[in-house]
Amino acid sequence: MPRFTLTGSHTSLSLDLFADLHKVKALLASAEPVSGAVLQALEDGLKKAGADSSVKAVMICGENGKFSAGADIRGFSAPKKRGGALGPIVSLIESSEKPVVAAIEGVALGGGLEVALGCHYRIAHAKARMGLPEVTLGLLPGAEGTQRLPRLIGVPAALDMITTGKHIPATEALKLGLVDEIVEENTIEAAIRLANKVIGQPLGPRRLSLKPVPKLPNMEAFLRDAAVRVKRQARGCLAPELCFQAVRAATELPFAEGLRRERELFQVLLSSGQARALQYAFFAERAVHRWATPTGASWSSAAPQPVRRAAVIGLGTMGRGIVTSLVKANIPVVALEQDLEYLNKGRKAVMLLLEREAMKMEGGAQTLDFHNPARLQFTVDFDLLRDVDLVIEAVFENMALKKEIFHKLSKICKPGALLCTNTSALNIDEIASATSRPQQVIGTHFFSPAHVMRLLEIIYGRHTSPSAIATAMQLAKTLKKVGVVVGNCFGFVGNRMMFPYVEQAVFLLEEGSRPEAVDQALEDFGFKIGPFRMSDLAGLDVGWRSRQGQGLTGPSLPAGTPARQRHGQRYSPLPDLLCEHGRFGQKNAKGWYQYEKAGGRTATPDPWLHNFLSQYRDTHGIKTRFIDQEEILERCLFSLINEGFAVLAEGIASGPEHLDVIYVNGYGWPKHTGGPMFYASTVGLPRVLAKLQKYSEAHPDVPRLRPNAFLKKLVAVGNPPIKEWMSYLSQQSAKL
Ligand SMILES: CCCCCCCCCCCCC[C@H](O)CC(=O)SCCNC(=O)CCNC(=O)[C@H](O)C(C)(C)COP(=O)(O)OP(=O)(O)OC[C@H]1O[C@@H](n2cnc3c(N)ncnc32)[C@H](O)[C@@H]1OP(=O)(O)O
Repeated sequence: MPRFTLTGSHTSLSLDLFADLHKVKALLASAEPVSGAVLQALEDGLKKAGADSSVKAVMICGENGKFSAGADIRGFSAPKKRGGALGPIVSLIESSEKPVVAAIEGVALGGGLEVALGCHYRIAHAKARMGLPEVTLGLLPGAEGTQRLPRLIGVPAALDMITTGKHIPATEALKLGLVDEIVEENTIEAAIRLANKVIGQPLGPRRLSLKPVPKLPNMEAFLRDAAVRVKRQARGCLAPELCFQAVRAATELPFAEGLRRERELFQVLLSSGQARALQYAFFAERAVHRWATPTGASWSSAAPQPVRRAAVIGLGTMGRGIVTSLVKANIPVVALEQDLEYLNKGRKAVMLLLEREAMKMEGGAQTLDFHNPARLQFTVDFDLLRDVDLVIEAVFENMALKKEIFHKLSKICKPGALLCTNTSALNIDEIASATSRPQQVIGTHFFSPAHVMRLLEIIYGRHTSPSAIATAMQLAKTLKKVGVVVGNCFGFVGNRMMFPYVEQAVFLLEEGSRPEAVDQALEDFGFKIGPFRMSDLAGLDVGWRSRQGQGLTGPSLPAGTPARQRHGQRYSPLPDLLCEHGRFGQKNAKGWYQYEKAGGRTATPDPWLHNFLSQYRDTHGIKTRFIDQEEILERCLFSLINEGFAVLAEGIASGPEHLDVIYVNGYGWPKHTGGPMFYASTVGLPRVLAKLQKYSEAHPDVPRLRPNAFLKKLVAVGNPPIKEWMSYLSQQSAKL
């Protein structure tokens, strides 16, 4: 039996024809473009198998335990490299007069799964995963997948897979009828057995293109509701909606016409800016794994230390999420609080989180094993931290307290232990100075809720060792998070860029806007949540405490300080005034909005706030003006981007993709725009610069609107593509 092998676990479908190995290998080695050669090889192989009367059945499998991760994503942005179409090859597989069996190991994703759908039988290893993730790349399954999958597993399940792009485990695939069988042992041998068994059986019923889409009693109503749901969840991203349209076509049109519709919709997406942005985001997320620091330390030479046991100090909101995250990753944890009262409160909350997580996981509570004290221990005794490999301190943002804890840790923990601080802004070097081992101190900025959010900002200090950075990055991977290595400055990357954005949002209120108008503009842009709703969710008192600590408000503010100025720059006391009026956000039902009850989630515009804003403007002689959506977006987004250029110029991050990964994964920035810096590149840097210049002239007392020198330089050299930006930083200004 000839065997077609889809090799190249990630990058492309390729093929070895075992009967003619040398010839096909040579073709692959010289092939340009590779995908075209792969398709050709598949076609040749199938035709050869069809013509050879000694061949009774065909099996398609992968190499090195992986079926296929689909089309080469890089090929989509390089028109010259686009090979022939995969769809006709899938049709060719299906029309084979000899049974074709797919043996799925590892992953079958995108074009890989579409190939499997063309096969007459599919057998999968129990650990395999399958999916059509094209939607996450701004595309739709363009090799006939939108038409075959609904015919195989029905419209609701197909729609779910295609519009979300989720990967499903083999067990679920079996339940859905996506695969015929799953095996624990050798998948290829099992596929060969199955192929031998089905030789001679009629293939008509196995050809998905000939099957009708299973009917639903209420198909119209189902599709109407699904359309609304998909649109709502897409938040401005085109691909989910077009995926939906392609699946709807399968329910309305004969197979061949459905395919034409799929192709049309695929072309619309392929040429859209969103697909380019999402594919950039895919590679950016992988690029940040290859970290480097100004001193030349990098991912390629630094080795992580093993983390067999960890400790978390502080069981407030962040600490609870971090403990949950560690337990989910199977790392034994010691959870420490200052006294029994806080410990018991923290323990209850952690247990609740873990129970909820266990419910969501396959296998339930046993998989997490969090009732076992060897896996999760609660204590008030610092001595139990003696032999952990890593400690994450997650107490509240107070430098003196953090230093006290690190001083203690430095005395108690074993010499090799990594000492991490979960801080969103504080100076890592100052914290490290309280220890005798600053090389082992590192910032790990988790995002709330810490067991859910994917981002982990990893901040190295002046003395942090390469191995400490590698260990923190390895930890991020183990926790299934995206670690991004950044330098030490106030607010690091994420919050530092957030300050000007929030500042502009509040200035807009002073000048005449309302929280709901600002939030709406930014949510329409694609943010998950606007700045005021976010501020209410996080609690206004958090920022208030921080500003008090910085001497910007509160009793330490020198008498006679002008209300709307600090250090000669414009300052808005609005958030402070709200706190002084006891408005802390959702927690007490009043903030920038009003809520149905304390802890309520439904934000309603508040007439009290509108009135308060009018009085405030009268008091300070500010003439209210109408502010349109364009100005809201430009002032908030471009000031954030401007700070991003400052971050790059100072060498705080080693490239724009770092900033973009941080914003997409930690701050709800819409992924289909690529992230703030990629978005700036698509708007065009000359336009960003011109707008910043305009707003800066109108608001000379706002330094963060003044265009950054690096942005100006990039415009002066002709607006180069984003991948070339860093090459324009002079050696002296770039620390990286
Ligand atoms: C088949 C011939 C195609 C001809 C092209 C002609 C186009 C016109 C015809 C349209 C036909 C449409 C066909 C189809 O519908 C479209 C697709 O198939 S789109 C691709 C869909 N697949 C995916 O989205 C899978 C993406 N990959 C992953 O999810 C993960 O990488 C993984 C496979 C689950 C593995 O995860 P990990 O083990 O964690 O490893 P990494 O993620 O770090 O990846 C390692 C390395 O591989 C690179 N890579 C992975 N997948 C692809 C890919 N599909 N194309 C290119 N490169 C890929 C990844 O970037 C990493 O490399 P690095 O960036 O670190 O250098």
